[in-house]
Amino acid sequence: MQNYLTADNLTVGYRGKPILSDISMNIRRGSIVTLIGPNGAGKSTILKSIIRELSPLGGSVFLDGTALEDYSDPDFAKKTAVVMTGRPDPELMTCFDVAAAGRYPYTGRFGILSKEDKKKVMDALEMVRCESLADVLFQNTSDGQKQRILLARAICQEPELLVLDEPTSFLDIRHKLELLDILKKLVHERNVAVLMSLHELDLAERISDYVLCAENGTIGRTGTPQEVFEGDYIAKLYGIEHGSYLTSLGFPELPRTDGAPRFFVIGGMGSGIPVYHALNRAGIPFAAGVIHENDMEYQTARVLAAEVIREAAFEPVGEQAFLRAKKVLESCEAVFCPLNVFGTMNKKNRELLRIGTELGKLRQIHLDKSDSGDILNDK
Ligand SMILES: Nc1ncnc2c1ncn2[C@@H]1O[C@H](COP(=O)(O)OP(=O)(O)OP(=O)(O)O)[C@@H](O)[C@H]1O
Repeated sequence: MQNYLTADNLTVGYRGKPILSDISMNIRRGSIVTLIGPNGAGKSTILKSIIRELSPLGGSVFLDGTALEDYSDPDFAKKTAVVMTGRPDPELMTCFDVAAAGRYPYTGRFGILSKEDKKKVMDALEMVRCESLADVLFQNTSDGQKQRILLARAICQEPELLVLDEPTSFLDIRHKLELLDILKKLVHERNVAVLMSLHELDLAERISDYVLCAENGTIGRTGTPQEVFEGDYIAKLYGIEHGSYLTSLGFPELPRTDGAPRFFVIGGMGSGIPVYHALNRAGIPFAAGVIHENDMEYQTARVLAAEVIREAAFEPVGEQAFLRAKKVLESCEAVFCPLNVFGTMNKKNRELLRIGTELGKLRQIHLDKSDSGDILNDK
């Protein structure tokens, strides 16, 4: 398949001053390419240069085989639609009118909509689930609704390339997923090429065919989500020093509470995750074990617990791990055991539970911390 958009050795910036240089990218039709990177890294500047809002300071960009600068405005508008972060504030325009503006490359000088144009506008409004807002003034809609109307305007343009700057930022979780689903449909059903910036890394990882990272004045790592999100690159890209980003799980964690462990958590199979979060919220250092390295909660325990006693994947909990866990458990004030399934692999954890009980340290935990601030339930 041929590249639809090609940027080669591109330099972008403002008033002759480069922000990013040496940018190369290829986007095929029917694919989604996502730009990620920290605030101020230059994602919007790249997008503005691709949509001709900014003139590149160097290099070249070709769209469907023609240099960007060789397009007339109407021809460019038939190829490319944009949803940028700035909100237009058209007075007295209904949502229908705003979406219908997407038909302007096709409607001639007077902008008169044919019956077919009107149907396309209503179809686009329906696609973004805003048909009921057709007659509502655009200025009287919420930020999330405005975002969806602007997407409808872009859809009306019937673009081959759709450029979006942080399209999910004003949307609630349901509408974030719906928007990404619409992009997927445009890609699969209309063979659109999508180039966008996203702050939600978990979503970027799920929706993108290819990811580009804006980093230190250029494009850093590029590749499939699997390639880009591997290892601790993302934490470095964003300079995460307070907290962690669990790449494999696609979510961030707050910084751990430092100090010698006061509580011991016998978890496993994900049962410990809410307990780790509750203890960390309450500022209580804790130890966790014995957790298998392939357990779904191992990564969370690793970044939140003061100590994790671990066992290799698929191996029964061994003597060494057990003895270490026992020692740490005995030094703790209290023991929690959210786990209630014990099998061959973790039968030593049942032994830890027995020891904790005999020592009189076993406690229930209030996950919804009570008003008194007491996370323990001694009753
Ligand atoms: N109009 C402008 N004139 C001069 N510099 C600008 C202009 N707009 C942005 N910049 C600068 O360009 C750099 C990149 O900004 P840009 O908006 O492209 O970053 P971004 O990666 O999109 O950031 P964010 O994630 O915060 O939206 C920043 O240092 C910013 O201050």
